Amino acid sequence: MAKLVIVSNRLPVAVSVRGGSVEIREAVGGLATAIKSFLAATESGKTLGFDELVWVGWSGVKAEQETEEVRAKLREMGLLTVPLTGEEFQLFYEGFCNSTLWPLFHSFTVYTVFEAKFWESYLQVNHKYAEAVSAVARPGDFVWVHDYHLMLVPGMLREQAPELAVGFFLHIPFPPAEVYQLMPPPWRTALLDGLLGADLVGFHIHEYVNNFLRSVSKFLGYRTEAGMVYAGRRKIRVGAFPISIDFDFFHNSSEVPEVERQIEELRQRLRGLKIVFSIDRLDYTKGVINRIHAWERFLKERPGWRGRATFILVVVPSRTGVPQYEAMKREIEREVGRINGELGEVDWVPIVYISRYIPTTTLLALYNIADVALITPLKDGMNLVAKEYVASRRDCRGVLILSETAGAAHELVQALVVNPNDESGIVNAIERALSMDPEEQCRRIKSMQERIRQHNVVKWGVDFIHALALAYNDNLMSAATPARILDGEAAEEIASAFRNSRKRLLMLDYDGTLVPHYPYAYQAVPDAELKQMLRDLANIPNTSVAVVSGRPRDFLEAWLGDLNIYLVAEHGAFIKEPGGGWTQLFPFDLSWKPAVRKLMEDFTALTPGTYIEEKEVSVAWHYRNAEAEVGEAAANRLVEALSGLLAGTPANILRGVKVVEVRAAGVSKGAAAKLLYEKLAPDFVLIAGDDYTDEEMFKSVPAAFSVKVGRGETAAKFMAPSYRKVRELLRRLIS
Ligand SMILES: O=P(O)(O)OC[C@H]1O[C@H](O[C@H]2O[C@H](CO)[C@@H](O)[C@H](O)[C@H]2O)[C@H](O)[C@@H](O)[C@@H]1O
Ligand SMILES: O=c1ccn([C@@H]2O[C@H](COP(=O)(O)OP(=O)(O)O)[C@@H](O)[C@H]2O)c(=O)[nH]1
Ligand SMILES: [Mg+2]
Repeated sequence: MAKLVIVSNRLPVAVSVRGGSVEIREAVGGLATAIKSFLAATESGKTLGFDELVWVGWSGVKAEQETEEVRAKLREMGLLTVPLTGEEFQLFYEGFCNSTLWPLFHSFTVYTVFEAKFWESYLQVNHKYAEAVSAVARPGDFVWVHDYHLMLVPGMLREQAPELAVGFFLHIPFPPAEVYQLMPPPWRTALLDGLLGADLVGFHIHEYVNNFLRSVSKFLGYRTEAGMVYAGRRKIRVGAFPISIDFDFFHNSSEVPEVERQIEELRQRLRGLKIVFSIDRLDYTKGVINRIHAWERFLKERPGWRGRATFILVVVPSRTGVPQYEAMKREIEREVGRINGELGEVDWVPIVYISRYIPTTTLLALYNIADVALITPLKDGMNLVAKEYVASRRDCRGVLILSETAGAAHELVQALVVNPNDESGIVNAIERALSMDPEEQCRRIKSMQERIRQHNVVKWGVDFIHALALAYNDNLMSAATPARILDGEAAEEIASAFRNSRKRLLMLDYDGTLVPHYPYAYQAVPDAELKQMLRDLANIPNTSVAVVSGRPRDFLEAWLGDLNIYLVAEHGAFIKEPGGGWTQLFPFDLSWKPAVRKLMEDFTALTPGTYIEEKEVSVAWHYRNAEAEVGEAAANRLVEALSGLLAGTPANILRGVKVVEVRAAGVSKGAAAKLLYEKLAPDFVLIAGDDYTDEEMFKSVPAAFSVKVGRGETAAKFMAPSYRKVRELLRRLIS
């Protein structure tokens, strides 16, 4: 049985120590709320097969105040604390977390502070967390690390305890690569490497997934495709898991007696006033000032609503030690005061401002009576308040106004979606919301409720854990079945199978496999020894030899055309039978070629030592002769530019060893290998190759003896250090 270890900066409780007495209450913020609901619904992970749960995190008080009494109380609740000293609180929490990562990841670049001592502390605290986890986790346990505070933890765990299943979920946006780029290079690569220590990395929405994948390929140069990062021998899955809420809890809230009582009381006290409502942690990302100004403009432009509607603005204090938060609090107070002073009446205030934590029952009552929820963050990872408001409306009333820049807007599409900077757009939305007829309100609320009911917080957690199990098993398997070194013993095994078979097929890649890589492709011509060897192999009875290459057919024809072997050109686009002529295996659409060539020409002009090789169904850009780092960086940029250029066209981008190639869609060495295999029906198959495209061959004939030349992740059964070992093996087959 396995344990589930949740790791987050903040535990689901907020501890406060006042004059010796310890108070423990629920923590505010989406992360704690969501994980708590998930754990409650799965009986602390039991229904998912975990027999124990540990939650590792910070108690919210400084280490100096975290007495044994506090720790013991929390331990009873299954909470393991990681103490933060006063200095760490400043440099790690207020510093790197909330003055560097938080603003940058929300694209508030001008608020972002880059301080070496913040970074040092971040490293140190992440170590503390990793140590705390290592102390409780055993091989096979599942560790789920949360949020931007702990991005280095997965990497550290991978080093300390490689046999753990590690998942990471980011609760805030991942910014576009151009924004992420503002981070000093050593930090930005360390953070990405840290995340890639996980088996699975999750985000709220696809936009953040794509941003992340772009950064990974841009700054680390790893191959990324279809929600997967290939980092050496490991594969990291990356996906969207939109966080959610305990739908039933909110949907049933109006029937809880205490909530019912408060609803009644509020209704009486508000005497038929229309209520516009919002609640947020105090945070510049939440767009509170914009919202206040939009409300002011609404009241000024639509004076008929004065005295008939009021705005209940709840702002819960948060991160008060960070300067921007302090400044923002003062600004809100000033603006609310000014507007109430300017527009208020003896019996009506434009804005009811509450600046403190409000108990859950009061929050639920407010959700239930608010005619409009006005949720206008400038940027928000998800925003659970929006989902909670919608779910609460059992009466099928209420209108949600929601920023398009909140993650929640990707799901709550029946909200009145606004841009938080478009003041007049918000004014119109408020007017429309306040006047919306009950049928339309109900129609919109209903479909949003359906979405949240199905995609509730339990689904979020269960989907994540299931995806983590898959990702973990994948990596376990590739670690358990690593390719064997092609040593003497392995070579003899292959040779003996060769001798004992009746019909044999050898499919051999050319460059890097039969000959070394040369600075220029045209230099890699076959030597006399190689030609003799291929001839000898083809002369063995019942033995077919195929050279399966990315080379164009005229090259293969010129240098190998006289041999009695199969030739496959351009990664499987053309095939030639021994002694026969060439046939094309697919029809090709090559309309993308001129644009690709033009783009590659630009890159060639900018990157000394690179050159273009144009073939019939593909164009290749070689950077083998460029300075290593410059070449890789240029290749990353080229791949990025090509991805944009080729979206939706019938062409694929291939990132090979020191080459970026674009070829017509559908062409693959794998398809060609399969064709030969099925046509000849051999009982012995040997496949050798050195590049990504050769992996397609290895996979397409699982029964084959497959040999990968060089290092790196592979589906092949054997690994050889260089083309020389392949030749050695072939000589052994001949003798
Ligand atoms: O721990 P604090 O510094 O007091 O801040 C509270 C939490 O704020 C952030 O919440 C995010 O998570 C929500 C749920 O996934 C999401 O809806 C919201 O958009 C995010 O801002 C932060 O990510 C948490 O780590 C904090 O605990
Ligand atoms: O006084 C309050 C204010 C907020 N919340 C909860 O805090 C969470 C806020 O999450 P959200 O994702 O909207 O924003 P975050 O603060 O995480 O950025 C929601 O579940 C709210 O119900 C609460 O319980 N009491
Ligand atoms: Mg090759």
